[in-house]
Amino acid sequence: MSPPFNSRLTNSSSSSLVERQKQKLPELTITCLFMEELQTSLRAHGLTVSSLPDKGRSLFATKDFYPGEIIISQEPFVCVPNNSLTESRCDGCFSKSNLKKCSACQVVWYCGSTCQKLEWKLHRLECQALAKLNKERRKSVTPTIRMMVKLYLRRKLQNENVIPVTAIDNYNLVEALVSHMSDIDEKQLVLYAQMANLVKLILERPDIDIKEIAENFSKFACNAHSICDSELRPLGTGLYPVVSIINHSCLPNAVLVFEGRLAVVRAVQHIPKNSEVSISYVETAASTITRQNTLKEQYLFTCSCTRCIKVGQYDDIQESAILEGYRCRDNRCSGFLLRESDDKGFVCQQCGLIRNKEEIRKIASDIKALSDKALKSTSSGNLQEAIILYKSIEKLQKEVCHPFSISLMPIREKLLEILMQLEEWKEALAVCRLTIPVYERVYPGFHPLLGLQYYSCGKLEWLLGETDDAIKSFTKAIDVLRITHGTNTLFMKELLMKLEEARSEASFKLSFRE
Ligand SMILES: C[S@@+](CC[C@H](N)C(=O)[O-])C[C@H]1O[C@@H](n2cnc3c(N)ncnc32)[C@H](O)[C@@H]1O
Repeated sequence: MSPPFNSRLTNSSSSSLVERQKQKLPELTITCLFMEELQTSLRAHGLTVSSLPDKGRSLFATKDFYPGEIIISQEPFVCVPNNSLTESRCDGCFSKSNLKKCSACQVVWYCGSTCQKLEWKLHRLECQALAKLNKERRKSVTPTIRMMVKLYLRRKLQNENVIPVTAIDNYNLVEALVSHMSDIDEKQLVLYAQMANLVKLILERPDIDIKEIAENFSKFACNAHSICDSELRPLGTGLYPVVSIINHSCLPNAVLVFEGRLAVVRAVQHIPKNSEVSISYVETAASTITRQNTLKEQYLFTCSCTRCIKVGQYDDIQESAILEGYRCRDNRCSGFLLRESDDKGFVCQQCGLIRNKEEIRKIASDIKALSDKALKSTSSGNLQEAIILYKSIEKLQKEVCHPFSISLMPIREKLLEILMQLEEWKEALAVCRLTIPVYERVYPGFHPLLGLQYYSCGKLEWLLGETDDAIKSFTKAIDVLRITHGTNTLFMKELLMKLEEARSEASFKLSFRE
């Protein structure tokens, strides 16, 4: 397995970069030198950056990568936890336990002195700046504003050689990120300008240009990654300027996961030498139109990957109708429905039965009304009532959605979450099992969400004493997650241990029966 970027590599390049910066070379020369240093460091890991006419910079493999192999890993240039009024996390490790607020700035939380010390060089400056704000202003310091403040403070610390500059950790890489400024609408530009003003005020740096800060906000929007835990729950946001060179594909050959704050990109397919490395920026289990709209809205480009170029072709229409469309009126038929030419209803492409538009509209409106009630019950803590409502919603959804529709999943996930909270394990397992065939179909190959769903299923089966089924589910989870998550993390070690324990339990049961 190829090693991630290591300190030996980064340290060796840092001295030459700093020396060159000190020589006060023209900016363009420095940028080229930084690019050269980056290419050298990437080459050592079987990678190179090339430019493609339709995508801009792209990461290419200069050797073969195999499923599960680490392609690249990187610490963030800056990152912040997604703290809100209702939830806080440690600035160092994003943990939620044993938190103490920084007594000086009253904004940032730490779980202990280790994380506080680790972050101190940067937080010392941030703390001084935040402490000067009045209470009202402090409330407007959102995680995104903080990330921008930290970006400028980290640049300052690197310029002053307080923090080392390396080939993969320097502000030049941030400067090279795409911003799509010319594609942003006026409303968004005004918002970025307002946010930039606040950053300037916090930093007390009249010399920094508002336009530059606004452009950096746009860079965050196109390049920053949501930092998730091993179970893909979002914890924070980070900017990883080398990982950000990787372009999107709706059929990606790599996956990005996080080990703490470290971004790790692993191959999920064989990536032959000279091919482009790609990850998915969006949920791949969606129709082409949905994926393309999301990519256009969030990342400002039109995807032309091998899945997207099929838009409008029969296969793509069929797939979209299954993923987001309706089911046949005949429950025994698995056909998909397309809109009738006179727009009065939907015709099953397998048996020809027609579903009336009004009937579907009525069910959709019932679902909406029930969803509103369920949301209220959940937020008021009436989980028993919420369960009844979500079950009714799921029943109605099954009447309209195709059995393999991804639209069925959010309600089932919600039901699963509440049933687990209520420790209704048997029912939770039944719901979890319902999701598996849909996930298996929409996430072929190695996809973390499929692995995680097998894992949930296995845990419930084991808890309910269904040991043989638990072994099967844990094994399936490991088959997928060892590729997407590797095997070295605590999360994976726990999963591997659970399989071992389940196997011992099964052989004990067998010997007992014998
Ligand atoms: C995170 S950056 C990826 C690196 C980028 N190509 C660069 O030059 O820095 C995201 C941007 O890359 C471009 N991009 C990524 N994937 C693409 C794709 N499949 N097709 C076209 N453009 C893409 C878009 O401009 C997008 O906003």
